[in-house]
Amino acid sequence: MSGILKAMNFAALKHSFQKRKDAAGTPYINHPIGVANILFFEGDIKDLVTIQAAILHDTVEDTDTTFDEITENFGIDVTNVVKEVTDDKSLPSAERKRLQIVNAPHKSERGKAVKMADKIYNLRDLQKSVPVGWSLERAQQYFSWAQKVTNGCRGVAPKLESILDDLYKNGKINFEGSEYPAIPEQKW
Ligand SMILES: Nc1nc2c(ncn2[C@@H]2O[C@H](COP(=O)(O)OP(=O)(O)O)[C@@H](OP(=O)(O)OP(=O)(O)O)[C@H]2O)c(=O)[nH]1
Ligand SMILES: [Mn+2]
Repeated sequence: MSGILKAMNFAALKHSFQKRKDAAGTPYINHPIGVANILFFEGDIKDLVTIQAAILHDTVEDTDTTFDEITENFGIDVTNVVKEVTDDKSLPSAERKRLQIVNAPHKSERGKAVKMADKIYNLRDLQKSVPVGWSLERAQQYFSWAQKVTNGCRGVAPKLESILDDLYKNGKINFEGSEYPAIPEQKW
């Protein structure tokens, strides 16, 4: 329990001044805590290293946190999982997205589980409201891309897989007051 509280406190301090991209400006820390919650309660994944890595998963990518700092505080196992789910922000966005698809199948079990829970959280967010400035098409493209990434994460967390499969099949995006399929049906 102390390891989880320590990770939550660390992530809360690091994400202090960040907000989500929704119109309400939800505190960013809701996301990493929610990802850990999905793993534990919906994925039945109770491994401490995985839960800590989930709580910390966006600290290096989105704040001034370094991998050394994560190692000093949480050890090398947690650091290795955080590394696996950290995009290189010096690369252009399209390249980062391509690499997520290519690299997903080569991640560890822990890395795959965190990736799946991260996508579940973001896809559910997209269903509720599209981030400020996003078109419907951009939101639908995020769903299609997420499907390609999580298809490479199969085999480690069956409960998370079925949640994702349901989101891809039945997900709906609420856009300007109307509902649209998250992944438009192919007509050919
Ligand atoms: N759906 C949604 N996403 C939001 C919101 N606020 C912040 N985000 C973050 O935005 C990222 C998705 O937006 P993109 O435009 O595709 O990503 P980018 O900023 O990294 O290029 C996710 O990052 P990530 O967690 O690092 O995941 P990913 O980019 O690896 O999927 C997600 O957590 C919000 O209100 N709704
Ligand atoms: Mn995330």
